[in-house]
Parts: sequence; C-alpha cells; structure tokens
Amino acid sequence: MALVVMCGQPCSGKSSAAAALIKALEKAKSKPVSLINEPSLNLDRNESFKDMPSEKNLRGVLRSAVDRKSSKDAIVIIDSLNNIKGYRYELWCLARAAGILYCVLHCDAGEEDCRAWNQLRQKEGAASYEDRIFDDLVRRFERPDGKNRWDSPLFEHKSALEKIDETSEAIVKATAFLTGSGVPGSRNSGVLQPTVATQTTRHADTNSLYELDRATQEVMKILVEAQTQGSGAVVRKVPIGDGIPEISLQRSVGLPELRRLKRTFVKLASQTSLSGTD
Ligand SMILES: Nc1ncnc2c1ncn2[C@@H]1O[C@H](COP(=O)(O)OP(=O)(O)OP(=O)(O)O)[C@@H](O)[C@H]1O
Repeated sequence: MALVVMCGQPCSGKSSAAAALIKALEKAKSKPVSLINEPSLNLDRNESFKDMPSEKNLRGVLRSAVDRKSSKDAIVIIDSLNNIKGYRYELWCLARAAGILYCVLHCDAGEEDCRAWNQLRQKEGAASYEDRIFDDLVRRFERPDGKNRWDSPLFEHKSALEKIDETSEAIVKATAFLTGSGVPGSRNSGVLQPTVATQTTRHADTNSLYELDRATQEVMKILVEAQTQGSGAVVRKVPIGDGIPEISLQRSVGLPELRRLKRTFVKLASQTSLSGTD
C-alpha cells in the first residue's frame, strides 16, 4: 500500500516521528503498519555503522526486509538513517516495482542538537552512537530534496522547534497522504506505477520449465536427424509431429547454434508466456 522512508541525522528524532505516525495512522484506521528498523532485525547500530562493508550489509538487510513486507495491504515504515541519496532512490524503485505509495518523512535537526541528544543518551546509558561514528554519519548526510522523485512527497519536521506527536504538521500531512487525500503538486501524489524495467520477472514454475525444455530438446533432435539424413544438402521442411506446423529452414543449422537458440528460447519463454500476466 505504501512505503514511508524516515530520514535524518543520527538522533534527530526519527523513531519518535515514526511512533507518532503509527499512532496517527491507527487513529485514522489505516491499513496495518509494519515498522522496520535496526532493533527489529536484531542489528546493533554501532556495529552496523562501524565501517563501509558493515554499513552496506545493513542497507542490504533493511532493503530486503522492505521488499518482503511491501504489499498493497500494508504501510511499511523504514526507520533508519536513510541518509544516502542513492539508497533512497533504491527504496523508491522498490515502491514503484510494488506499485504502492511512497513518501519521505525528514526529521530536520541541526548537528549540535543531534549531538546533544546523543550525548544525553550516552549519559543515560541508553542506545547511542559512539562519537567517531556519529561524526562520520553527520558528515555524510545527504539531505532530501522534494524536487527529486525519490524524496517526494517530502514531509519535514523541525525537531529542535517542537517535540513530535500525532498533531505535528508533518505527521498530519503524511497521514492524509497515506490514507488517501494525496498531496497535490508533489511529484508523487499517487500510487507509483511499475515499469518494465522495475517489474520483477516472474518465472515459470519448475514443472512447466521442465516440459518446455524437454519439448525443445525433442525438436532439436528431430532437426539434427533430418539434416543428417539430408547428407549435407539444405533440408527445407522438417515435420515435427501431427498437428504441428513444419519447420522451414533456409540454411543448415549446426548443433552448437541449435543449442544456443534453444537456451535463448527457453529463457525468454520462461520469463514471459509461462509466467502469465497479473
Ligand atoms: N524536539 C526534541 N526535544 C528534545 N529531545 C528530543 C527532541 N527530538 C528528539 N529528542 C531526543 O533525541 C533522542 C533521539 O530520539 P529518537 O530515538 O527519536 O531519534 P532517532 O533519529 O530515531 O535516533 P537514531 O538515529 O538513534 O535512530 C531521544 O532521546 C529524544 O528524547
């Protein structure tokens, strides 16, 4: 139904905003909401951001979870930094492939406020970022821009000015968007439409594929035999079986070429005709 991408600096109030949005959606009797974040996947924040490979892995795990949960019947909220523009683009592509709504909720807070909130959590012994990791993340933050398709519609909350709850403007607007009122003038005011490039290929079931492969193998065998019997001369017409049109050949076709053609045919046929359409 929808994918909501939380976005913001570390400790900028994203989880609080996600919680407020969930409350508002519940009140509005929306579709069920799934929250995806590091704790729900048993991932430790400092471990996940300690270096590039770990961070890449974290993004992969979160993206897979979003992909699994995205459906026409649920609102998925991904509550993580989502600080890299290219990554938000990937999430937008997932939403488009699933044909669902998409929006970004940005908790806009200055570095110093976020640092103070992180230090407070360190003092309280609550889950917090190590200073080295915090500094690195702050430096690499790529601010969302509502002019980009993957950052639109963009709902922004100024975390330092107001503690967030269901009545905050960004939450009210996001809830209206997710429950059907849309956001006129935004780049994505409706459900994203999958394109050929973003649609996931549906493959034929194993049995149909086996049958297709066997039948193609049989045709190949008949063609090879017919050409062998023709003793080098071009065999123009090759009967395949009762009720099946003869195969016309314009030239001799050797076994390696037939194998190649068979592979291509089976691959194409399994991706299209056997998979049917939705
Ligand atoms: N407007 C605010 N006023 C006071 N404190 C705030 C405000 N916004 C957030 N905080 C504090 O900042 C801390 C982080 O909040 P929250 O967990 O919602 O942020 P987050 O962006 O999800 O953090 P993380 O990056 O760890 O996921 C909390 O301890 C919260 O109390």
